[in-house]
Amino acid sequence: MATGCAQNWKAATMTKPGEFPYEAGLHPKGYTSRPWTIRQLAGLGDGMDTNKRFHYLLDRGETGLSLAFDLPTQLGLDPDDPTAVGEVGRAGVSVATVDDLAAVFDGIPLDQVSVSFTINATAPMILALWIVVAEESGVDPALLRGTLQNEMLKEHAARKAFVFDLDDSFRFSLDVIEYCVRHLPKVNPVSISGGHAREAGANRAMEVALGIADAETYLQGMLERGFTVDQVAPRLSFIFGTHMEVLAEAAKFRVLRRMYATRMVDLFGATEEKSTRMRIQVNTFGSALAASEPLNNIARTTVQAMAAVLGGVQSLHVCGFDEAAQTPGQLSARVALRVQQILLKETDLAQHIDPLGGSDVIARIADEIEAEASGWLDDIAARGGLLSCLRSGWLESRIDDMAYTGSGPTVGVVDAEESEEEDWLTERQLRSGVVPGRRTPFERGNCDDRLRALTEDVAAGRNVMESMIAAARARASIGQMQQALAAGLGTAPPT
Ligand SMILES: C[C@H](C(=O)O)C(=O)SCCNC(=O)CCNC(=O)[C@H](O)C(C)(C)COP(=O)(O)OP(=O)(O)OC[C@H]1O[C@@H](n2cnc3c(N)ncnc32)[C@H](O)[C@@H]1OP(=O)(O)O
Repeated sequence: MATGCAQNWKAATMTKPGEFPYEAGLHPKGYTSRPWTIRQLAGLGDGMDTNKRFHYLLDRGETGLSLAFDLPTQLGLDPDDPTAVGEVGRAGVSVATVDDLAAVFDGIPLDQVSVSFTINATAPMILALWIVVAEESGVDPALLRGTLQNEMLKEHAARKAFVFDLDDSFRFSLDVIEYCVRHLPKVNPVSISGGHAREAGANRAMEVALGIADAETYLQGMLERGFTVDQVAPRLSFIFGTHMEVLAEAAKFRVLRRMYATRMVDLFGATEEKSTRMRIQVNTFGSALAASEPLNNIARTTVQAMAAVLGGVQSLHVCGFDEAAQTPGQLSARVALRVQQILLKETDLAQHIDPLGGSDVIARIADEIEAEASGWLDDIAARGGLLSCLRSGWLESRIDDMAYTGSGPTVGVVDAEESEEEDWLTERQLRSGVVPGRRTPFERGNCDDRLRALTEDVAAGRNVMESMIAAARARASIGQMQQALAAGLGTAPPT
């Protein structure tokens, strides 16, 4: 154990919840003053299907929304694109125009309910559509609340749903961040992820290091655009995973907060308290689930969610028990929501402030994670920073190496029995069709001039958001906007 880390820990144990460096939590009264946000990821079929699921979850006590998009939408392909066949409305909602997104939010007050969008390569387009949906429903866009994932560094490192090369992807992410900082004070413009690298094989310490390295890279990008750290950092948000080792995972969230807070001050000179507070979304992720004997996954996700709650995070998604095999059905979505409510209302986890504070075991694990994560951060810095490590392929190689040493669920896997629930799921899947597709047709507007303006902005190196919003108002589709970006970059013919 590094002596320096142990000293850090001793200093940190002196602090209380709500005090820098926030190891013990962001808020003085923890969940006793406000519970974490119950934010179940949902998205299927078309806007109407997803709207039905959203209302189903909200009616049963969900406190925030989280929207998953199908792969074509994530990649800027319209639903009638020949390469989108078979993927439309699968594993997420199909959204091509303002009208599709308006259907998703029918009957939902966008200035009151916060919405998370798991969208990355097409984050500029989805932001544009969201703004226009707000305008047309009488909501001042400045009152929109929510989070755009918009995290292209981790797409290139791990998740891999990217369209443009690293530098252009990064540029458009920064465009979104810049627009939000200027115009949308309640929107978190990026959800910085260590969790997806963990899903791709990284270990816990690498997950920590990459979350922090990504954040510092976005921040540096914004500094280079002329912003100050205190203009940008307060709305940076984060997403990490949670796995079965309850104590180590809970310790991880403590380490993340203290490392981030300390580095924001030491490396970036942050002066605003909000600039140093790492606000965390946690997902239970698919790699910690098993496809066989799927009901066992309810036990797994409950344990994983406990780790997040013990770690004092802000917002949580619990996977459906069928999620290793299919887009969650309504039943499994409800059970996942109930897992969160049981933890919140039937256990005492939310009744105590900083329940792990003072534990020697947690302190030791935290120090170990910090020492390893700091080593990775030093290594990344020595190699010229994260962008260099991505360009050279070094980072992917490290994640790949780790992927071969990781472990997943074993109980009911190595000794799996043929289970009734699997038969039931398969039958149900076949009967109801796992792939709902989309039922609503979509129409593109007459928007050639708007698309040309967008292309010109790209070519001139200007922020694309203003012309993107104008194109969205004119009913440009996501596919058209994507083509306009590509034309501006010179990777596609002019539109
Ligand atoms: C697997 C899949 C894939 O790869 O496809 C994915 O990625 S799924 C990816 C799914 N991703 C997500 O769902 C991302 C979700 N992220 C978020 O919701 C955000 O970025 C978040 C992490 C910052 C959480 O935001 P939130 O609105 O839910 O919660 P906040 O913590 O901001 O709290 C809301 C307001 O309540 C206040 N507040 C919060 N807690 C307390 C407390 N204990 N006491 C007093 N006040 C409190 C906050 O300061 C804030 O006020 P004020 O507003 O005034 O500051």
